Amino acid sequence: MTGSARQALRPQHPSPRSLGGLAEAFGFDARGDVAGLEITGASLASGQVEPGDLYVGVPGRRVHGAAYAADAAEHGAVAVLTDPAGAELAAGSLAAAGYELPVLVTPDARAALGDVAAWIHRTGENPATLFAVTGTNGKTSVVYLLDALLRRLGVVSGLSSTAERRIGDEAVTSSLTTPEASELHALLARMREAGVRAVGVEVSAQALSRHRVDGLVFDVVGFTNLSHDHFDDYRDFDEYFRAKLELFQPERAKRGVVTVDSEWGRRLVDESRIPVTTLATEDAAGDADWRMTLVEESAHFTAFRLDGPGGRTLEARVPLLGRYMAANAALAIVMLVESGFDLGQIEHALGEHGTIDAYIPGRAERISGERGPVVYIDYGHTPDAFVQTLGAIRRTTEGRIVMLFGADGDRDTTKRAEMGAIAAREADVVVITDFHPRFEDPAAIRAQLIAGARAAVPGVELYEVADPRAAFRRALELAREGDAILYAGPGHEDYQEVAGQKIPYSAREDAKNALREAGWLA
Ligand SMILES: CC(=O)N[C@H]1[C@@H](OP(=O)(O)OP(=O)(O)OC[C@H]2O[C@@H](n3ccc(=O)[nH]c3=O)[C@H](O)[C@@H]2O)O[C@H](CO)[C@@H](O)[C@@H]1O[C@H](C)C(=O)N[C@@H](C)C(=O)N[C@H](CCC(=O)O)C(=O)O
Ligand SMILES: Nc1ncnc2c1ncn2[C@@H]1O[C@H](COP(=O)(O)OP(=O)(O)OP(=O)(O)O)[C@@H](O)[C@H]1O
Repeated sequence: MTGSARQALRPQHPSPRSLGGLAEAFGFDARGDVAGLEITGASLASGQVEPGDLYVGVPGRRVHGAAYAADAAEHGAVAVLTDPAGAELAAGSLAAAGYELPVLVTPDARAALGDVAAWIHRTGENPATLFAVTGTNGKTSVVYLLDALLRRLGVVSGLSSTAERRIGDEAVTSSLTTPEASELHALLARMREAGVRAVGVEVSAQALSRHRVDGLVFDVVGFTNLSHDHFDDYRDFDEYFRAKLELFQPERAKRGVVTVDSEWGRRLVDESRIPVTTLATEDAAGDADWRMTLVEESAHFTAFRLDGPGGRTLEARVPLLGRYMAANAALAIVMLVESGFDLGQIEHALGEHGTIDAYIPGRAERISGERGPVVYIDYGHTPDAFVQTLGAIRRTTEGRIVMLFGADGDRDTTKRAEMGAIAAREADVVVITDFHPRFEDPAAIRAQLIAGARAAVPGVELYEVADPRAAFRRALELAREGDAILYAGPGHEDYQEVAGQKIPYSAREDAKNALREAGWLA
């Protein structure tokens, strides 16, 4: 069941906890009467408060959340947790609306939230094996590959990714890559109810910088890669790297697996303070404990070999495009080995052909049929993702590559020229469209992408079509049988964000419709 209506998965049978007990356990200054009150959850967003919640009011970029205390009370909040400035705002908001909720005060409510949520949901009791994955690209893919492998191994697993939070067949759509700590601990409590014994969590740099994974110590953490992204949140590569490095410390994880293809991976190994196992997936990567070697790359699958310490070896394949997916799968396998699975056990679970049967929504997802150009819908929105996907498509396509993409508004603007340049160099035809303009002028975003493309390849065959629906149809007109279309950006998403509005738009569905209109798909 895909439940886009619900926003979070919470325990169905929470055991209430005493508010006074919370204040005492954490040394919070309690203003108002806490006696006899009980809480069953926590929320950072007043609109998502459920009856019995502790509403946590934190300062944001726009406003201080405590100003919404009355709205939280309206939704059923039992009490408010906030900082001293927030306490004043909360008191004012509650009094104006006639509510008498107790307010708990602590110097930094966001920093307290992880441990508070762990205490409310008792996530430290009988925990599942916890895996976390970080890196610029590949996090979602590794989490899905871990899930597929665990299922094969007969382990009930759950996952938290950019695309969805999932327990077995139950899923809700995600809004953040890594949920806020209140949501993450509730999700883990729900997973425990469902008998989940292993969980893969995608951890963004922002999550580490904003306390979203506090209150957890992961059993095994994995690192994919680091490349240009998020320079709106982080000043430079060094600051971005330092945010990710935090995951590889004893406060957050017991052991790690690091892909050492780049200098960032090597640096992570040097600066991490937990036991680390290394994985190389590129020939030039140098020494590593484990090595992934590509065996075969086709439009339908990628086969690889994994060699580890003591002569251990495994041959496997993923029904997915690109050597980078083999690298993601290799990381997932080594993470499982580090958690205690034997490589032979994994090999046995995968069966004769060694297929890791993973479906990863919107990651180079092939939506075309038997006839016409091959169409991939991809979530790539970084220069390195473009390099990887275009490289894989080039190696598996006989004809031309038409690349269609736009760029995020109100996010890292410094990567746009490079994205344009890579598309111009690596594809044969480029179509520039709108992605999520948010509050930026969409024409100005397109102009930056076009300038980057033309600066790299002055004679590039390039078309500008603002509306993504029309742009896909233009790309389709430009492609023939044997060609490939890469539509990068939207991936699994089902909306386009324009000026604060989320307009329904599924690239996957619209592209399928366009293929039908063109007679390429039944
Ligand atoms: C830009 C940014 O980081 N925004 C985050 C932030 O919002 P904000 O600071 O703008 O919040 P605000 O609007 O000022 O409100 C302050 C507080 O009041 C609360 N509030 C506000 C209004 C109201 O009516 N009721 C209410 O309770 C808000 O929930 C918030 O807690 O606090 C919110 C609640 O905690 C987050 O959901 C929100 O993440 C937004 C959606 C976001 O896009 N974040 C990005 C940067 C992000 O985290 N990305 C990473 C990486 C993705 C990747 O790998 O590519 C991720 O993990 O998703
Ligand atoms: N190992 C990899 N190296 C480089 N690029 C990759 C790798 N894996 C995936 N990609 C590219 O990055 C895109 C996003 O993949 P994925 O969603 O797995 O990454 P992510 O780190 O979870 O990103 P996000 O947090 O933005 O979802 C893919 O669609 C593909 O274009």
